[in-house]
Amino acid sequence: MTKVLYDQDIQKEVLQGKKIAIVGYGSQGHAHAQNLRESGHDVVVGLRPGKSQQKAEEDGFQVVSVAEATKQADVVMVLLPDEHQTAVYEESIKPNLQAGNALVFAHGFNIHFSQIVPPADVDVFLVAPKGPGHLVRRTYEEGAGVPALYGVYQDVTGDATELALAYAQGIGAARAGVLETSFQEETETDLFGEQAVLCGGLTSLVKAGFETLTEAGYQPEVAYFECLHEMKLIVDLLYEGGLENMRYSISDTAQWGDFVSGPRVINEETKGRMKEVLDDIQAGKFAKGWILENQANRAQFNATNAKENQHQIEKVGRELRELMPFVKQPLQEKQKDVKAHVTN
Ligand SMILES: NC(=O)C1=CN([C@@H]2O[C@H](COP(=O)(O)OP(=O)(O)OC[C@H]3O[C@@H](n4cnc5c(N)ncnc54)[C@H](OP(=O)(O)O)[C@@H]3O)[C@@H](O)[C@H]2O)C=CC1
Ligand SMILES: CC[C@](O)(C(C)=O)C(=O)O
Ligand SMILES: [Mg+2]
Ligand SMILES: [Mg+2]
Repeated sequence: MTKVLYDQDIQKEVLQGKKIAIVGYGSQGHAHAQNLRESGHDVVVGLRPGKSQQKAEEDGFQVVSVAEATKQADVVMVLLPDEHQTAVYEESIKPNLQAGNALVFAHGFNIHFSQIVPPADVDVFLVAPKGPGHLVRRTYEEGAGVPALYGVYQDVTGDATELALAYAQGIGAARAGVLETSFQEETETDLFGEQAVLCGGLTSLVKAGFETLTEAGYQPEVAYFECLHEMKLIVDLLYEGGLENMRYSISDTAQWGDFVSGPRVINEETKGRMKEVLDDIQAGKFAKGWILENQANRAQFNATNAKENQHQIEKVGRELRELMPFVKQPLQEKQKDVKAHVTN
């Protein structure tokens, strides 16, 4: 079995006395910056002027330009959207990196697909949390953590592996488990997971279920509770104890339906489609398409996003969640509250 490392296996001293620049203060950025600070590390945040800058300052960070943060830091973690990293790297990070610095990523996309070619005299590694940034923060505050992968692309100081592990520990990942990977493996598995299972697969499954019920004349509210709201409750059981734990809690009728009908929906044909998705990722076809989509000002991305937000499941869900105060406020609503607070 692959060796999974935990807090007691990791020396944090290698990061002591080093300054860490967190470039970007979005989903991952705010979580890394706050967790590392609370783990006793020295953090500076690198940003352009704007809404994230205000938020990071509100959270008590010293915020400087990306160029200045890179100059000040020993370890530079790039937490910008993948599609903006190359331009910011070329303009502000590369000219300010010093020999022996560490250039770090939370996803291998730009190194693996050669969009960023780092200088030969810096360490390059990744620490990739296997979870959304807001949960990296929330679980850390709860005394837990989100697991992470680490991988070294270039080790000029001889310390790259120890630095990666100490960084992973600083964000709370070693409470859950840290394991070694390569940039290739992290990039390809992460893209596959989000496209075929966690995001693309899940939203398509939920919508197909909702549409099947509503098109058959059932109430949209019933379909929403059945196909989306209850998903979280079922997934919590999977998270806590795997398939067996979920099946322990559901009725025998549901478990029999799981066995006989699940494979009618997700079957060898679906796996064949998953294999096609993986092939496109491995061949660089997905990456090329995403880079071109950004060069074309995201016409398809924006149109699809607007259409998705108008789906009936979203409208019904918004109304139903208003009536369930115990359901957590959506993250983008919280962000609006922060912005209102900053402007007032
Ligand atoms: N989201 C996630 O949970 C996960 C992400 N990752 C990886 O982490 C990295 C960061 O992703 P994520 O956290 O989603 O990114 P976000 O989209 O949340 O990052 C947005 C941040 O980047 C800043 N930013 C955007 N463009 C620029 C620019 N040109 N110059 C300076 N700052 C800029 C924004 O500032 P402003 O407010 O000024 O626009 C904001 O602070 C990616 O490599 C991603 O693949 C890995 C695991 C999970
Ligand atoms: C599942 C999506 C993800 O890979 C993540 C949160 O891990 C991402 O890129 O946001
Ligand atoms: Mg991921
Ligand atoms: Mg990802």
